[in-house]
Amino acid sequence: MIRLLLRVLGHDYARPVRRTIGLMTAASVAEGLAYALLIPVLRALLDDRPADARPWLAGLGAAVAVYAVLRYRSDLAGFRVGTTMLRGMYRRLGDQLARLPLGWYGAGRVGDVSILAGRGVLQAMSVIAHLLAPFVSACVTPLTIVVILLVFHWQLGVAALLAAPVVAAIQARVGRATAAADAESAARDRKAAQRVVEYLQAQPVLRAGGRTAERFALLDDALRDVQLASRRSTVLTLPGAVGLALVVQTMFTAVLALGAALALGGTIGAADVLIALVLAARCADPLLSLTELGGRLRGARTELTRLDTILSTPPLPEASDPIRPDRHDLEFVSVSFRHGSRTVVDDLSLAVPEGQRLAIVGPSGAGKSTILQLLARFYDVDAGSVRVGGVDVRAISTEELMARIAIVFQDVYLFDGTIEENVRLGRPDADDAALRAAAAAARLDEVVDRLPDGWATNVGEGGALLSGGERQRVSIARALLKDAPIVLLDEVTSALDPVNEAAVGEGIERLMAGRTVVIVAHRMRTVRRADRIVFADGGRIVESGSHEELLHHGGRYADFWTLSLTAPAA
Ligand SMILES: Nc1ncnc2c1ncn2[C@@H]1O[C@H](COP(=O)(O)OP(=O)(O)OP(=O)(O)O)[C@@H](O)[C@H]1O
Repeated sequence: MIRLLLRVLGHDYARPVRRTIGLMTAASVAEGLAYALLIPVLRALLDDRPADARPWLAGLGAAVAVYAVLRYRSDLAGFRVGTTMLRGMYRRLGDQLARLPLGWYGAGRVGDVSILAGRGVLQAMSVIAHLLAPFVSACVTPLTIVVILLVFHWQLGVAALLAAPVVAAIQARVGRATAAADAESAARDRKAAQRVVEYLQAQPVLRAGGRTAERFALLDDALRDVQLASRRSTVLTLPGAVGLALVVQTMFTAVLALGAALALGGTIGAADVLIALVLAARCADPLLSLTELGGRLRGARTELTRLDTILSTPPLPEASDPIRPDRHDLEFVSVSFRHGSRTVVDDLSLAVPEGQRLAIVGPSGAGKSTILQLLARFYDVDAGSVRVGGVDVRAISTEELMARIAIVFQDVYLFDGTIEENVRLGRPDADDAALRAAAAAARLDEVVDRLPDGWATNVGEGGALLSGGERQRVSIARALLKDAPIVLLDEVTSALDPVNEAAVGEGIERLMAGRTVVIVAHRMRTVRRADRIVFADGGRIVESGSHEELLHHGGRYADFWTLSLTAPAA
């Protein structure tokens, strides 16, 4: 567990963690010692030798004082290390999320990671802040008491010690028996949390479609699953809890019976039996708490394992000796790419000369967006090569590649900040004149003028306070400000109102001017203006040429064109 914790946190934390565990162990030993010193104290008092009790009482007082100091320091250290780790953990997770290939952020991932980053990290970090001290105390304090009991009365000590392997075996068995149920319970928990997020986010769609009850039923099912899984997990821990209670009671009875027998045989006095019972009772409480602590530690372990999986996911390899391309023509050379076992791009070759526009059209699922993603190296190809300026994208540093490419996606994501902050993301050091020029070219200036706080208007989470067309304009302005030589565009499919439609179209035209462009095109006007058009299907290019050539050819593109003439957006 500690090894897993350190792997997740990074070995910078090894020293403070070990020191904290050392302090916790020392505090527990001191606690055990304090209890064990009751033996000579009580023995002297019950044997009517109060003077003999004095040095032991002083020792007891010292042990209690040492225990109090160590407990305070270990609790403080646990809390401090826990909170420092929490910050460190968020930083590590943040760094790793920034290095993971963009393709990693697939369906379900965002919800999953946000739940992990919230509840999961806290639960994992609670190990050191809250769980470890009681766990160490529950193990070490009884062991110390038993060891001292061994010194004073080896027979009673052996009787108590016999419980130790049985307690350890029960703990291990409960852990094994509940591992699958715990994992299932955690998975159901995550599923339910995702359903809650989905249910909340999808309210407008659900209400418009009159599907609120139906979707709530799904959420309800997920919550019932959580309940069932958690009940199953609890039921599976019951034999362990009962077994542990039995072992502890048996130990107690064995110590009592053995003590009585020894006292009757005259080996020890009645006072010693009483003392042994007091100590055995003191061992019982922490041992019994092991069941609950074990369950919580296992829960934290599940979250740590999930964190470890993310942290050990390799980012796309960076070239050790990166090359800077000095041109911006684009090329796919016999590229194949799979999502799992499914081939999405199949032995595809194409070239876009510098400064030209390539439009990709084709049916849904043809692999059009994937072609854009491979150009921006969201994923690495399985075969072949994607080249920018004749250089394989794998040989270009990610930073350099990203600096050369501006991407405008269909789904624009805006950060919860001002319009200005959102546009400046394109080039944070841009001066005001460049910002205004980009805004004017994207016709965002009209939007800014209309808004009450102008550039300082907050766009809300995900840009929710702006319309779809306005968000598009922000995203185009952002790309214009970036002023990258390559532009990758996934044209918006949803219909915009005529004003936004014209503004977005104009903005896109300006963005494309003089740059090397690959556009997944849906508006026939955009397609027509491309230097070359490829018609993709099944991850392959089935037709390629200019608009006129392809119409003349009378194939798939010609059909597509004819069909689009009836669509209003064409
Ligand atoms: N992360 C993913 N995991 C698995 N399959 C995926 C993933 N992303 C895309 N696919 C699949 O790859 C295929 C190509 O997807 P892509 O988005 O490139 O198609 P497209 O031509 O852009 O479609 P559309 O026009 O509908 O956006 C689709 O069948 C899609 O289901």
